[in-house]
Amino acid sequence: MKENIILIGMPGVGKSTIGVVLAKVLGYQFIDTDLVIQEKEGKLLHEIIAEAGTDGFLEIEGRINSQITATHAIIATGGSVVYEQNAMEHFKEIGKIVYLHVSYPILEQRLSDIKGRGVVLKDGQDLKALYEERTPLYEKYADIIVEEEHMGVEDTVEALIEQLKD
Ligand SMILES: Nc1ncnc2c1ncn2[C@@H]1O[C@H](COP(=O)(O)OP(=O)(O)OP(=O)(O)O)[C@@H](O)[C@H]1O
Ligand SMILES: O=C(O)C1=C[C@@H](O)[C@@H](O)[C@H](O)C1
Ligand SMILES: [Mg+2]
Repeated sequence: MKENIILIGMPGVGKSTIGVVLAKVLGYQFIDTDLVIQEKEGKLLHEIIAEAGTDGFLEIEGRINSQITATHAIIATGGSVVYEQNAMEHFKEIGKIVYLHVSYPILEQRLSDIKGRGVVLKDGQDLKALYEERTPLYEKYADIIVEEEHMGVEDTVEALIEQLKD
């Protein structure tokens, strides 16, 4: 049953911001899997990453995302969930996967405005390398790609809803 909409994309692309607005417009429930992880683990994301390491965090993220059950929900995921094949296969089964895309220069600007969140970077990896590594994974799992270049939140939500009708 494809009753849910799952938002994927780089950190700062707007999965949480767009997700909550979309949920209001469509009358759906809203789930932010980052918050589910924090609640289940009883720790902040950056504390989990610091304690468990990036591999440990990915294992926890993959397990918790694979167990999300919902109907008629907008599910905003964490940017690193695409490394977890089990979680992505689960999402494919329960919903339509929407990849929110912005170009690297815009993303870099966005992330400089929203500091203080954990990002899963390997040793020596910078944001550009992370962007290049993840882009093919987001494209691989996406049912729909929404291009939000130079758009505000409301216009992005409108474009997403239009693409859902196709
Ligand atoms: N078109 C747009 N769509 C979504 N967010 C936008 C847009 N333009 C600017 N923003 C801003 O970009 C930021 C997106 O942050 P948000 O927390 O929603 O990202 P996220 O994808 O959930 O990141 P994370 O993976 O870290 O949870 C917000 O500050 C939002 O106001
Ligand atoms: O893109 C990432 O690497 C992450 C994004 C956040 O949403 C969290 O899921 C976590 O901090 C990792
Ligand atoms: Mg988010």
